[in-house]
Amino acid sequence: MFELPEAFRNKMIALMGSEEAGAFFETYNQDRAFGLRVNSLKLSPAKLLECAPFHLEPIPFCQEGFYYQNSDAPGQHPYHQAGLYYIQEPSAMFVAKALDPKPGECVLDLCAAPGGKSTQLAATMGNTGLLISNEPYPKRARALSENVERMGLKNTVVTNEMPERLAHYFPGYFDKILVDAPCSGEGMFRKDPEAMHYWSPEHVAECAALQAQILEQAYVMLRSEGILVYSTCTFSPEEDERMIDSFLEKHPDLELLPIEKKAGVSNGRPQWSESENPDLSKTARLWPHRLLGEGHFAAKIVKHGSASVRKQTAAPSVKENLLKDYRMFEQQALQRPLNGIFHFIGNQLFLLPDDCPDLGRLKIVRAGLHLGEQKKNRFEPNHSLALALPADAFQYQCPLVSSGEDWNRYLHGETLPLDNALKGWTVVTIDGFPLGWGKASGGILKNSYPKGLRRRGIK
Ligand SMILES: C[S@@+](CC[C@H](N)C(=O)[O-])C[C@H]1O[C@@H](n2cnc3c(N)ncnc32)[C@H](O)[C@@H]1O
Repeated sequence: MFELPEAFRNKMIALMGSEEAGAFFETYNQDRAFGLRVNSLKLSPAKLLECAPFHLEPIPFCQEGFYYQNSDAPGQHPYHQAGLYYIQEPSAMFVAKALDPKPGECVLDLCAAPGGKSTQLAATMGNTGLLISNEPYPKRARALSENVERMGLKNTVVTNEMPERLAHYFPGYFDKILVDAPCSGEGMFRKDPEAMHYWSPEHVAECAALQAQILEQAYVMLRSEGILVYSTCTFSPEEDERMIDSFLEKHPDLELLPIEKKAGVSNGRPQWSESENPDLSKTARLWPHRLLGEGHFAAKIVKHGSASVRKQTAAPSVKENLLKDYRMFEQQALQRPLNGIFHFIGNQLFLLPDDCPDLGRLKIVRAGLHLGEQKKNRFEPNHSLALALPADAFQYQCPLVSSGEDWNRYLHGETLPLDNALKGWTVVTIDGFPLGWGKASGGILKNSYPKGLRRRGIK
């Protein structure tokens, strides 16, 4: 049994009444549900159901989401390394659905690490338009960038900035913004019991103060008639209904929009706010005693007022003569040339998302698709390129199957035997999905799987 903080227990009884609070506390005696979300950029849910060797049950509020049994460990399967799915807490899948970005839109995910919602947003956008996925903490921004890579995103720029600096660059710029705010994490006590140790009423108040600041910056960056989704994984009204209540009060040009609710998703509770504004019932709450998932809150807001806008210039592409080595690599390794805005950061070459603005002096962790590194007189492809294209985009393939053993050797960094005729950059596939690079020469494939991602120990 979980030892919930006493003050938290009492607060929830006072808010919910003892009967509902009893049902809520009972969930802490039950195991939590585990979820994965299919990466629709690489395969359909039906295709994963057909080929995955584990038992999957649909999550009713997310078409791409499935419950899995923890003992099946899908995180250990090579499909995970190939970016066919993202392991994500089931309730967390609801939030990106509420924002519902469209292909070609310009979207900001302001608090994005480790990237569950960003990778879902990018997939919903069909890898088109522009997603700026931001995280202020450098280590977390790197983890975010790795997930963006694994899921094969091409439309995403990962930034490592405080919201204030982004707001300086992008006033009135975004069609849609997600603020998945840092919060007191009450909804994750079962998933992350550590969160209980730093919980206190004072911590809730600190989180609420930070959230209000972040929301102000999001407001500045939203274009007129743009849509903002604010979400937390906590139950405290101070961070949920009351936060939205005071945000709306401060900005009369904002209007709450209804969020479609089904399969146990509940309305927000206006009676827990200062004003008791009935519109707050349009917000959504996910409760562990009402559905199979942890606690979440989401509010969807449109901004009717005008926004001051800064003129953006499109990012320029580098001159073609600087791409000589890249184009030679491309001829050897890819079926078709890539086009778009090519951009160097140092000697690293990126293909920027369409309509990408000049990124100026922003701290960039990843600028769209990372193609590779310009070395002295040659070009070396990046792991991201292997994961962002379908297998038939490559000239040479080393096809591995998940029922065999070689994929495990590959992920451990070993060389593999190969057809003698192949020479040069070759993509390694698992059941037809790219897994990484190798370099073929003299009947062996030298392993180019990134050292930092290699598996260690028992094969
Ligand atoms: C709830 S988590 C985001 C989870 C993420 N959206 C996902 O789906 O994987 C909140 C994130 O906000 C970041 N954060 C903390 N302070 C912040 C601030 N002042 N501005 C923006 N983000 C902040 C945290 O480091 C954390 O990564």
